[in-house]
Amino acid sequence: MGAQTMVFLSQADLVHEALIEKGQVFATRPPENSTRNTLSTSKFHAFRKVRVTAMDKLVDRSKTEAAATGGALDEKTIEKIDDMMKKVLMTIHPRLDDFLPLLRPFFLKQCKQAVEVRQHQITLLAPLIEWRRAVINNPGTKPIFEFSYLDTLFDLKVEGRKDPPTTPEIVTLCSEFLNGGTDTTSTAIEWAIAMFIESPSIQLRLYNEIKSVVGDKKIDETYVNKMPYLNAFVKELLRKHPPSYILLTHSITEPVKLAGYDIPAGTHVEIYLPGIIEDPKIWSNPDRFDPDRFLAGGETTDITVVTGVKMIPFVVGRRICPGLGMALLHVSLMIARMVQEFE
Ligand code: HEM
Repeated sequence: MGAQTMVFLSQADLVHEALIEKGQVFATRPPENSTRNTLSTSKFHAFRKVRVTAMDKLVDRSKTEAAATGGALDEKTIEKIDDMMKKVLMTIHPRLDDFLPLLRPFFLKQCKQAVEVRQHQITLLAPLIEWRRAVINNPGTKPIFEFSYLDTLFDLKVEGRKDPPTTPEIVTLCSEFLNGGTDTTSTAIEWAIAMFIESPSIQLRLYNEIKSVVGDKKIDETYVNKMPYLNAFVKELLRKHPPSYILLTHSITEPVKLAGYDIPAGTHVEIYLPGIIEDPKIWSNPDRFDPDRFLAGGETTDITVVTGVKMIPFVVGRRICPGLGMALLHVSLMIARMVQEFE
C-alpha cells in the first residue's frame, strides 16, 4: 500500500493482544472525550422523548411510502443533511492517489469535487451550529434540548492551542458523530430486513414474542429487555453481519511487538472481522444465521470482551464504540417496532 505500512489482524488472539493487552499503544485517542460523555448511559436516557418521536416518524414515513401516496414529507432539511452525509462518505473513500500521491494529477476532478462537498457541508451545518451557540449564549432562551453533543464542543480545549475549535472544525466533529451513529445503525436494520426476507419464520417468532409481551400496546424501550428472542436476534445480526467488516484504522504510537513480530510506530492496523466471526473454533456452524445460539444454554456474546475476543462489531479496548449502548437499544427498538407494525 504505497508508503504506508499496514497490518491486518483477522485472528481473535491477535486482536486480544493488540487491543486489550497492548491497548495503549494501539489507540491514538484518549479514552475519555466529549463524545463518550455525551453517549454515557445517563445522558442517552435523557433522549427518550426524542426516540419516541423519531420512532413514530420512522413508522409513519414507512407507512406513507408503503401506501405510495407520494405525499411531501416535511423533512427537507433532514433529507438535505442525509444526502450531504452520504456524499461526504463517498468522497472520503480511499482512492489510489491517497497511497501513491504521484498519481494525484490524474485525480484533479475528484479533488475539486471533494472541496465542493466540504463547502456544501459547511454551508448546511454552520447555520445550525451558530443557531445553537446563540441559544446557549442567551440565558433568556429556553433550549429545546437541555444538553447536546454540540454544546460540549463550543469550549473544547484543544491540546497545544489557546482557542476553541472553529465553526468548520465543529462541522467536522458533528459530521463524524452523525456518520458514526447513523450509517452503522441503518446498515444493521437493512441486514435485519434481509434476514426476515430470507427466513420469514424468524420474523414470525419475533412478531409472536412482541405480541405476547406487549399485547396491543405500542412497543417502547421499556420492553426491549423483556424479549429474549429479540435480544438473541440482534446479537446474531451483529455477529453474522456487523455493519462494518473492516473496522476503523488504528495507528500505533510507539514500536511494539505483536505475535513476536516488530511493528514500527505509525503502522496502520486494520481489523478484519470475518476471520473471527467465521472461525469454527469460536462458533458452532459459524456460517448459519441462527439467533437460537444465544438462547438459554447456548453460546455467549461477550461484546465487551471480558472472557475473550469472539465478536467485536463495536471493536474493543480504548476505542470501543462510545455509542454501543445507544446502538443496541436503537437497533432492537427499530426492528421490534417495524415487525410490530408491518408483520
Ligand atoms: C450498530 C451500530 C453501531 C456499530 C456496529 C458501531 C461500531 C463502531 C466501530 C466498529 C467503531 C470504531 C472503533 C475503532 O475501531 O476505532 C465505532 C466508533 C464510533 N462510534 Fe459507533 N457503532 C454503532 C453505532 C453508534 C452510535 C449510535 C453512535 C452515536 C450516536 C456511535 C458513535 C461512534 C463514535 C463517536 C465513534 C468514534 C469513537 C472514537 O474514535 O473514539 N456509534 N463505532
